[in-house]
Formats: sequence, C-alpha cells, structure tokens
Amino acid sequence: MRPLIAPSVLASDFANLQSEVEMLNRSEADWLHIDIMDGRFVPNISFGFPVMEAIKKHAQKPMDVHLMIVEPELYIERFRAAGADVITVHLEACHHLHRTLQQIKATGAKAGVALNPHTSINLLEDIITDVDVVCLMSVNPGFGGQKFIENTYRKIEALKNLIISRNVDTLIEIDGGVNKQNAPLLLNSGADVLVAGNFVFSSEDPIRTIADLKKLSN
Ligand SMILES: O=C(CO)[C@H](O)[C@H](O)COP(=O)(O)O
Repeated sequence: MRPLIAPSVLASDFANLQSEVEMLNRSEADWLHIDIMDGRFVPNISFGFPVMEAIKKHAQKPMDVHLMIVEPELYIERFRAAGADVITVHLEACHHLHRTLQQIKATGAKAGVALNPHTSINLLEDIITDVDVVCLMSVNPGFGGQKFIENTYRKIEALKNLIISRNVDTLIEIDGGVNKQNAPLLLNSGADVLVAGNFVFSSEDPIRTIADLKKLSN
C-alpha cells in the first residue's frame, strides 16, 4: 500500500504561507501536518488559531493537527472549528486520555495520540481500540530539522503487533527527521503516514520530493 504523506507546514516559508499551501494542494500530499507548540509542553512556540484559520482558507487537503500543548482538552473544539480534521494529543499531556479522545471524536475529527521517543508502546494497550492514529515521535518534539532517532523502528514493530493483535485499523504516523534514507525502512517496519518537514521544504523541488515519498510502499 502507498503511504500517506503529511508535509509539516512548520518547515514552510511563513512569509509566503498561501503559496506554500497552494503548492501542497498541487502536490501528492495527503494531509497538511500542522504543529501547535505552546512553550510549556515543548520549549518552543509555533503558531495558533489565526494562522491555522489562514491555512485552512487555502488548503484543499485534510489538516492533521499535532497538539504539543499542556491541557489540550481545553482547546479541542476550537481546533476543530479552526479546521482540524485529525486532532492528535500527547499521551504525556493528558490526565484523562480516554476522555480526551472521546471529546475529539464528538467533534467529528479523527482522534490521534502522540508518543514522545521515551514513552513505551505498552502504555497504549488499554486505549489502542479508541485511537485512529498513533503518532510516534522520532525526534524530541519542539523543533523541526532534528536527527532521526533509530529506536523508532523497534517501536513501530511493537505498535504494529499491538494493532494486529487487537484487530483494529489504527494508522501509524512517524514524525521527525524523516528523509529518503529512512522512509523505506519506516514503511517496511509498518508505518502508514510519514510526516516530513525539512526534507520536503528544503528540497529543490518539494512537489517532486513529495511524489518520491508517495511512490514508496509499505
Ligand atoms: O513535530 C514536529 C516537531 O516537534 C515536526 O512535525 C517534525 O519535527 C517534522 O519536521 P522535520 O521533518 O523537519 O523533522
């Protein structure tokens, strides 16, 4: 099967956001990955609702919104109203993860859970049947352009086994340091969705780079 490709808008040229989004519309990208950082869950601040709404105005593809924020349950409905189609919260940021996932689904969005590199797949055992997308962080969240963490392959395999054993169709998304060297291995290990920021936006021809990722299969 072909992977879903989700370019991370964080790596785009914010001064030309409309043309960057229009470029993604013309490309084979499946989702637009939107990173929201609050300066508390992660040591960086990206952007919030007004920028998301501006992106939504021009986007013709689903918005995959990754909330790197504390207390995400306070903002779920607002992110949905701002155009989110997939809303992913961090397991480490949720006191009541099951409740927060139900809250996301009640808005009509797909519910995602992100795991930091140190967080064990075992913690998903009692929640996996309620999750549409698991986002495995393959860098420590907070910044684009970081080096891929190799232990991610092992985590993908463990997650894939859990998904198969529970007979669910949860997607496995990989976020951080994805490039043309590791993408085939990630897909072989069981990944379904590849997030790519710098690899896409720093390339000479982002549309071609996205097409090259899309050609790979899992
Ligand atoms: O979630 C993120 C950072 O926390 C980004 O989506 C991720 O880092 C993608 O950027 P790159 O492909 O450049 O690593």
